Amino acid sequence: MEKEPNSPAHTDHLTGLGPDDHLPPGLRTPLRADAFAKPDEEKIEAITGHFRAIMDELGLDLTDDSLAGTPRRVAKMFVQEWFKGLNPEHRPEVRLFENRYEYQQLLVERDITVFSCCEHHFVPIIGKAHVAYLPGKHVVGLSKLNRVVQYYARRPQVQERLTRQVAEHLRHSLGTPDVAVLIEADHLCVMSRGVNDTSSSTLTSEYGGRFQEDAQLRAEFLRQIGK
Ligand SMILES: Nc1nc2c(ncn2[C@@H]2O[C@H](COP(=O)(O)OP(=O)(O)OP(=O)(O)O)[C@@H](O)[C@H]2O)c(=O)[nH]1
Ligand SMILES: [Zn+2]
Repeated sequence: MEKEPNSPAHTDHLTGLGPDDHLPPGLRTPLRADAFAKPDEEKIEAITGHFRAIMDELGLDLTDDSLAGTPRRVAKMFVQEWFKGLNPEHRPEVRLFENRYEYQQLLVERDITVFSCCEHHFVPIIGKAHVAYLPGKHVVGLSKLNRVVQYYARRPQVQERLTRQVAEHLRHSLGTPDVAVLIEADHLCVMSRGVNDTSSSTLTSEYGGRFQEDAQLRAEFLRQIGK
């Protein structure tokens, strides 16, 4: 029997929480309310069919042994890799440790790899994120900073939203407003089409708490990331 998308059989898959429920509404990635009604495998099946239709429309021979598997490859890539950050199951838990050593200075995690996707053209955005915070009673497990960047990057994005989502998530998880995020990235939509400019890049930043108030602290962060 065919199941309705919202029937109880699917409730295990529904977390009841959207991927961005912890963010202010304006910062959430625009998603339909029923975005998680369908399990990933069903999404992959459906996208495979849609992508096959696109290739077919381009006149490609889908019986060719090199092309035959492409629709499913692309569908898996979208659901399991490029857009995995749309699924709240992949939201990282940010682990904190007591700051027994009373480390009070700037902590910078720099050159975090960013692979994202332009939501206007669906082509890659490739760059680096630099994240900093001032520890209080707690310090964060370093890799969680990379994971938070990856979670928000792995979606259709604009760079401004990505920057603010990461900053807001860290403010929330670390329990401090003293957070800085700077992202530098190349947009393939600017490089490979349209204006075809391969030398420009885009920098976005967000400064909270003491990073906002203290120009010297901001300058120290920028110096440490080589800006
Ligand atoms: N603000 C912002 N714009 C972006 C980002 N990524 C891509 N864009 C821009 O989104 C815009 C979409 O503009 P449109 O005029 O609707 O699209 P288009 O005709 O393909 O534009 P061109 O790229 O100028 O050819 C383009 O100017 C892109 O450069 C981003 O992260 N932030
Ligand atoms: Zn684009």
